[in-house]
Amino acid sequence: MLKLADLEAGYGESMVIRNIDLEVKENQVVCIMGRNGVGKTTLLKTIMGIISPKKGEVNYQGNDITKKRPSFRAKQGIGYVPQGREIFPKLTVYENLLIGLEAGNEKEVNEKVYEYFPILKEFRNRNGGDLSGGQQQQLAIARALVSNPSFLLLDEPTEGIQPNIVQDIQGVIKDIKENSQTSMILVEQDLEFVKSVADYVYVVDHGSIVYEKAAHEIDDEEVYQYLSV
Ligand SMILES: Nc1ncnc2c1ncn2[C@@H]1O[C@H](COP(=O)(O)OP(=O)(O)OP(=O)(O)O)[C@@H](O)[C@H]1O
Repeated sequence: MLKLADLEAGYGESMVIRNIDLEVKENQVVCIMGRNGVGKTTLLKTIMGIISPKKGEVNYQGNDITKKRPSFRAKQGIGYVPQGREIFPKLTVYENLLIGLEAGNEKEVNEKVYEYFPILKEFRNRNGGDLSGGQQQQLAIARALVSNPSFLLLDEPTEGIQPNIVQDIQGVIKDIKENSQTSMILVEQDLEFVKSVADYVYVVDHGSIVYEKAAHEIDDEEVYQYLSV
């Protein structure tokens, strides 16, 4: 469904990711792990088209989309939940969700997002900036889900969030995996969480993939050696 071949990207002259070959099959959850600053966010931004690669190909559903704009990718069904949420603080919860609709192909907010995150219905007229960090993260996920994406990119959705909301988010990811056709790339640091949702895992170090395995074959010690500082 998504294939990256020999991808290389960075900022200005400095290349942050190199030699990235990665594949996500239909209905798979693929997790990307790695220490801070190794290039995980840069990789997701390159998949979304926010950063143009210096080399290599991004292929989505059999089409080369390497040179396509982020808006084109969103219309093709790729949803993005950026690190740090990037919700609009002066817009209401509902208006933030409408922006998600704008990016995709749907006309109305899918009721499913309120089932996943009931607090967003209750707070729909509040400004995004007045929500707690965890609620903002739920809003960022909901904003990507309103347009029924066929592919979801999630950049550390549980980072710095209280445990009960982490559980809610974990539940939503599992539900999407079990009950929809949506494929996902999830950047996540917690190996137990990763093993509970992932089909396949890649570990990135210094901008390249240093370890990859089916989730059920993972050797924790091997992964931890790349995560410890
Ligand atoms: N806009 C930018 N301009 C220049 N360098 C950047 C920019 N964004 C990130 N970098 C650098 O690129 C490298 C990789 O950053 P990136 O955010 O992709 O890592 P990461 O693995 O996602 O880390 P984290 O888990 O901390 O988010 C870092 O050295 C970072 O300083």
